[in-house]
Amino acid sequence: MSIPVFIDGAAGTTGLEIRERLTGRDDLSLIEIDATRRKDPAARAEALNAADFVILCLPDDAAREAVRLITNPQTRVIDASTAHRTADGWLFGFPELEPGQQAAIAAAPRVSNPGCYPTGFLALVRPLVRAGLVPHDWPLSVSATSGYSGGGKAMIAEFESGGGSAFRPYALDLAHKHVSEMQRHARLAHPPIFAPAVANTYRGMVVEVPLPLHVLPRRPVVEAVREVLLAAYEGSQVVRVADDMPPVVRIEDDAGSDRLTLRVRGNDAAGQALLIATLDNLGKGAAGAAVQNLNIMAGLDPYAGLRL
Ligand SMILES: NC(=O)C1=CN([C@@H]2O[C@H](COP(=O)(O)OP(=O)(O)OC[C@H]3O[C@@H](n4cnc5c(N)ncnc54)[C@H](OP(=O)(O)O)[C@@H]3O)[C@@H](O)[C@H]2O)C=CC1
Ligand SMILES: CC(=O)N[C@@H](CCC(=O)OP(=O)(O)O)C(=O)O
Repeated sequence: MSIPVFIDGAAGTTGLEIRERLTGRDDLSLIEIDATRRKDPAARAEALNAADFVILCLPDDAAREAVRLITNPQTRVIDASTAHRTADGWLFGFPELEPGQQAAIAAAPRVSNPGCYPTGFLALVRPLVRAGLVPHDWPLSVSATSGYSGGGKAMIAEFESGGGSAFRPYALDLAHKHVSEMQRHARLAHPPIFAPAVANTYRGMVVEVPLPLHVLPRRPVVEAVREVLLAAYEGSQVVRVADDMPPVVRIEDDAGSDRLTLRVRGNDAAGQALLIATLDNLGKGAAGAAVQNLNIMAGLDPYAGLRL
């Protein structure tokens, strides 16, 4: 018997990506609503309550409304929006982030998908904080560049009509909506300084965290930092710690995939390291993560339908 799944916001950028990953699977069946009624609360409520699993691919307010529309206690939710990432009663849907996180996701009724930028930042930083290599009150900073599909249909239209830019830093008030999620789930005492930018390419992401090793209390060498990450993600088919030494990384490196690649580069003589994550904002940054969480919650192969 196939498991009924409803994607609320299925016509949006993330929703369409999830549909693509679920197409052809006979263990799941998608509940559809008529396109003309896709924003009608009554039609959505009917679908939301008929599903075993709901994936919300909506703006934050619409995601909160969808949760209010659910009255069926059997309906379990994966929210791709920012609405519930630090909310009580919601589990953070990053199975590789902590020991035991995948088992907790498997049992959770409400799972919040991580944001695209926090996915890169947390994967790089959380194991180092957990291992005590980076003190929890360290003043971290992170810069990151996203493809323009990160801004959904509105930003895609802006860039594809020529209104974008080759490279556009933003959130210059240092109050981007992802900062609290990064601080909370890395378990940091202070918010990281977060400098995001959008580039004139459809999809893909590079996240960079500079780390001055020579002033860290334990003064680790570059390889010691890499070994902590290697141990943290051992056995994962999604999160990989690369052992290559490319002279450059490219925003395209993991675009079109659901992989998350981590690199630790640096210079021991200078006592400096650079932590680098590449991913697809629509892959492990959104749709890939949602499908992985769905698989885990439904007790299926965690990697089914993923682009690895
Ligand atoms: N794009 C990305 O890389 C990532 C996005 N996210 C998050 O995922 C969510 C979806 O983003 P994204 O797919 O990019 O956004 P889009 O704008 O591309 O899609 C959102 C969809 O939701 C629909 N919608 C809006 N309001 C309602 C409503 N009340 N009821 C039903 N449908 C509604 C929109 O309709 P219409 O077609 O009419 O506009 C649209 O189809 C957001 O919260 C976003 O922040 C998370 C990680 C990465
Ligand atoms: C390029 C761009 O604009 N990106 C979006 C983040 C996309 C994303 O992951 O946002 P969610 O938190 O909603 O998941 C932004 O900075 O707001």
